Formats: sequence, structure tokens, C-alpha cells
Amino acid sequence: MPKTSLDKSKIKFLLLEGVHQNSVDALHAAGYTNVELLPGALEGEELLRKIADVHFIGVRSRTQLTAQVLEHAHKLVAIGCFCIGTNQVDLKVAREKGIAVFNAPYSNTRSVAELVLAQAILLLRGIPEKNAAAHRGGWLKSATNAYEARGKTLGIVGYGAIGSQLSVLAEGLGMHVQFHDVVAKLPLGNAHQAASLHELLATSDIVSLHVPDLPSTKWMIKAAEIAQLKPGAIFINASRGTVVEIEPLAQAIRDKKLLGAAVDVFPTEPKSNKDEFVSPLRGLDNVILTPHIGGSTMEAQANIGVEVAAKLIRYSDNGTSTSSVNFPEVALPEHPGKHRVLHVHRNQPGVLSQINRILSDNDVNISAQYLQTNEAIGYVVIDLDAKSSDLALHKLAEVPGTLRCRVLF
Ligand SMILES: NC(=O)C1=CN([C@@H]2O[C@H](COP(=O)(O)OP(=O)(O)OC[C@H]3O[C@@H](n4cnc5c(N)ncnc54)[C@H](O)[C@@H]3O)[C@@H](O)[C@H]2O)C=CC1
Ligand SMILES: O=C(O)CCC(=O)C(=O)O
Repeated sequence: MPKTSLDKSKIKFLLLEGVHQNSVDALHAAGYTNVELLPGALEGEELLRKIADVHFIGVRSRTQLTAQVLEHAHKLVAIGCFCIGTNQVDLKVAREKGIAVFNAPYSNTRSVAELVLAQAILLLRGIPEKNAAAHRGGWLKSATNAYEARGKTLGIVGYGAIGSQLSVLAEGLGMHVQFHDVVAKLPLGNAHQAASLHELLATSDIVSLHVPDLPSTKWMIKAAEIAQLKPGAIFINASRGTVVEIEPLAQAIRDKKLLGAAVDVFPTEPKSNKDEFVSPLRGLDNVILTPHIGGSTMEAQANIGVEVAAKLIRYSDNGTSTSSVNFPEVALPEHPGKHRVLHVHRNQPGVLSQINRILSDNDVNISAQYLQTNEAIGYVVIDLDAKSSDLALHKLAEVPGTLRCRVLF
């Protein structure tokens, strides 16, 4: 069972996929000097070797932190996803191991919404096709199948942070907005909730997907749903590649059922910029293909760097787990003059009483205690006198059900 009580300079951070330099600067400024930043993702043996040795890891969407990888993460305290999606991490296994996962739920929202709106306008005008023809020496000067955005109906599937931001931007252009969500959502502006996904697909000029990668969204758009789209509709997916079956989409483009499509995310994405991108959508001029860059702007990456680094620093410095995506959320005050023991355990009966019995049997003077649980784990934080923390760390680490135990000075 891992237990840690470390000097800041010994706490190792590994940041992958070229996360913004300002995250490194923030960690340094907070006293964490042991930070390695790599430009790409890691996989295979190299990932297993590296993750075994670090206390914190930062990833974007490429590095897959699967159950098998997390098996090797003996020292890992927390994971920072420098993005919105957390589907690249096995959240359940991370939680069962007492590893907190943080992300940046809002920092690239605007970038995705702007890209989707731009794609919708370009596709309404047939620009991708005209542009491709011009590059080959063609000249497609024509108004046929070229439309204004004003007055068109945009159907948004998933009315969360990105979907609702897109809704506001689209209404600013004079578009009508309808949305479908599994949760009742406050419609912004004049947007309205469609009666069903089916109704949205059948009545929208442009359909844009903004749902997370969940078992319930896997292949939610298949041949049957694509068949429901209006003839001449535009289809956009900047959510996750597992949401849409690509072959029926490609077929609908080839059949000219759809006016065009924009796809930023794919069932299989190249692991690096050196690998070949393979897709049935390649070669279709009225499809905008982008390499999963919906959130890749300088502004978004800078904001994400600051946001996620701040969450990791706060969790490391004082144990606050607020906004973790898999962990009981505890907002903690400072602990001047006291040491703080952080104990993560399986949520099973008797753990807290054992902890308190050990502290009482050893005459430990507790100045504050915080507890939060979720269905799988409990997170208890105990502020105590400096002289007792070493003893508490070692004794509490032996309590059955303990997943992680560390002490902060
Ligand atoms: N292409 C890119 O670079 C980026 C892609 N993304 C993707 O976009 C997704 C959405 O991001 P946010 O808007 O920030 O997430 P969010 O969590 O704020 O919103 C997602 C919405 O989808 C809804 N939803 C869930 N299941 C649904 C279903 N079966 N049918 C209809 N609605 C459903 C939820 O209730 C929620 O309102 C992320 O999970 C991520 O996968 C996010 C950022 C960048
Ligand atoms: O920046 C990335 O690598 C992924 C962006 C993304 O898809 C997300 O934020 O969920």
C-alpha cells in the first residue's frame, strides 16, 4: 500500500503531449521543481516505465491511461487531463486506486464552438469543395447549393458547455437553434428543446454533436440516424470519434444525401503527427477533416495549462479535491502550524472508526477532521500536531481498505 510523505522537490510530475509551458511555470512557482515535459504522447513499455516513477501525470487526449497502465502507477497521486474529455483515463480504476483525476471543463469550450460555427458557414457555401477544386486548377463559380447561415436551423445534440455556447453564437448570426439532451436544460436565447433526437435529426439544416464519450453515446449516430437527416443537411462531429459510425456517414456524402460534413474526431486517430491518418472520409471534397484540434488554440491551451496545474498544485499542497471528476470533493482550509494526513480508502464500514481509534489510542491531538465519500471510496483529512504525523501516517496506512495515505507538512 503506497504511503508518502515527501519533500516538494522529490515529488515528480510528468507532463505529456506538449501541454502549455505555463503549467510547468506554475508548478515551478509553487515549489515543484521536478517536472518533465514531453512533446508527445507515450504508450507501451515506455509509458509503463515512466508512470511507475511519478506522483503526478498530465495528459491530453492521446495518452491512454487504461486499467493495465494504472496497475503500474504505484506512486501516482493524481492525474491531470489538460482537456475536457476524460475518456482516455479509466476513471473507475483510478478511483479504486485512490488516484484523483482533474480536468479543465471550460477552458477550450469557446474554441470548439467557434470552430464548429466556422465549419457550418463554410459548408453552407460549399467552400471546402470549391477550395479543393481551385487548388487543382478548377473554378466552381456558382450559387447552386450555397446558402446563408441566417434563418437556417441548427440542431445541437448535447446542450452542455460547448453546445450551449454554440447556441448563443449561432443565434447571433440569425440561426434558429434546437437541441436534444438527456438532461432538461435551460434553453438560452430563443433556442428550444426538440421533442426527440429523431425530431432534431429530421428537422435541422445543420446537426452538430457535443456529447461526451459514454457507453450510452457509443455509436449513437449510425446508418439509421444518418438516414433520418434532412436531404441536403450538414453534419458536424467535434465530440468523440466513438459517437458516429463513419462508413454510413461517408456513404451519405458519396450519395449526395448530405451537403457536407465536418469531422474533427475519429474512431481511430493517429498516435502522432508522423502517423498516417486513415479514414473512409478521405478524398471527399465536401468533408472538412481536422486532426482533433477543436480545442487547440493558443488561448485554450494557455488557459488549460493554468487551470489544471492549479488543481494539481492545490491537491498536492493542501489536499483539496474540489472539481475532481472521480473523487469525493473536499474543499480544505490552510493548515498553519499543523500537519495534515490525507487518507483515501475503500468506502467500507468501519474504516473511519478504526482511524479514530488508532488516533485516540496513540494520544494524537486532532485539530480538524474532514470526510467525504462517494459510492466507492472515502477521503478523510486529519489535521494534527506535527509530532504525531509520522506515527499517524504509518499506522493509518495499515488500516484495512486503505488505498493511499500521505502527509502534508
Ligand atoms: N474536438 C475537441 O477538440 C474537443 C472535444 N470535446 C468533446 O466535447 C464533449 C462535450 O463537451 P462539453 O460541452 O464541455 O461537455 P458537457 O458535459 O458540458 O456537455 C455534454 C452534454 O451532453 C449531454 N448528453 C450526455 N449524453 C447524451 C445523450 N446520449 N444524448 C444527448 N445529450 C447527451 C449531457 O447531458 C450534457 O449536457 C466532451 O466530452 C469532449 O468529448 C471537448 C473539447 C474539445
Ligand atoms: O487537446 C486535446 O488533445 C483534446 C481536446 C479534447 O478533445 C477535449 O478537451 O476533450
